[in-house]
Amino acid sequence: MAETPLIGDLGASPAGAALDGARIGVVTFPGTLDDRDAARAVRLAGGHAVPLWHADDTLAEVDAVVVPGGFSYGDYLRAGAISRFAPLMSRLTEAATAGTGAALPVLGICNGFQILTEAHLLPGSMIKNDHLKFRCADQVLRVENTSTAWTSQFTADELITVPLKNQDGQYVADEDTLARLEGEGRVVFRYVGANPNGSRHDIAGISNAGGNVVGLMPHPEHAVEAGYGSEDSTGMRNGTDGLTVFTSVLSSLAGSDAAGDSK
Ligand SMILES: NC(=O)CC[C@H](N)C(=O)O
Repeated sequence: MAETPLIGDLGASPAGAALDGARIGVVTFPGTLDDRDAARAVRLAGGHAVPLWHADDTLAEVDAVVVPGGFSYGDYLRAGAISRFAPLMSRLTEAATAGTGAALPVLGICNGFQILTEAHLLPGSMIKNDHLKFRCADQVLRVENTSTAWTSQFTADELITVPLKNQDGQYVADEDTLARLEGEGRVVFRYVGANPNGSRHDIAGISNAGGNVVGLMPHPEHAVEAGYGSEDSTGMRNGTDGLTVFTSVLSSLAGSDAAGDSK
């Protein structure tokens, strides 16, 4: 499928030709905001961004999918509640729940995370921030699971800083679900410092049981270029912590190709 002007040709990917060729789908719904940044992050990491439209009935043979942030369908009813019924989400759910080894890597960022919980690809729900305000700030996270396709290039318990911007960011789940997530190591990202929204157990991101589906509220796709991102502890604007999410999936895909898996 040809790239649309919205995402467009963003130039050569600088992260290494070895990873070129992996096709990462980036989904756009009416009201999505962050598809362009997600596509740019894919390209900066060394992949090929493939635009996917919510009304499409095909995943266009992508190797992985990013469901980006924004206000799909205006957050009407509940954030993500309408988007989950999009035709593309049916194809995505089939591919994400295919048998072990064949399951499509899927990343939901912010509104994308909300959509994945509404679609029951991830457990729990997102509700209004406990302070009932829209919060936009740099956020420190701990990467607690480095065995997912989207976190394999982080070091264990690595601290990263990426932007957070939402109004419905409070992750809630029943006690059994929380215990299962903790017990199975499926809390992938955890807030460090003050909890920004009241999320249970300071949870910023989780995975499904297979580890191929990950959702997180903060925005790694907004922290992929030096000079633009968050200040580190020395006051430098490093801002590339989020890029590792995207190099991770490309590296995981390259590894599974090497192991002889077919998509
Ligand atoms: N940045 C976003 O994706 C916003 C997500 C969501 N619509 C919220 O405000 O909670």
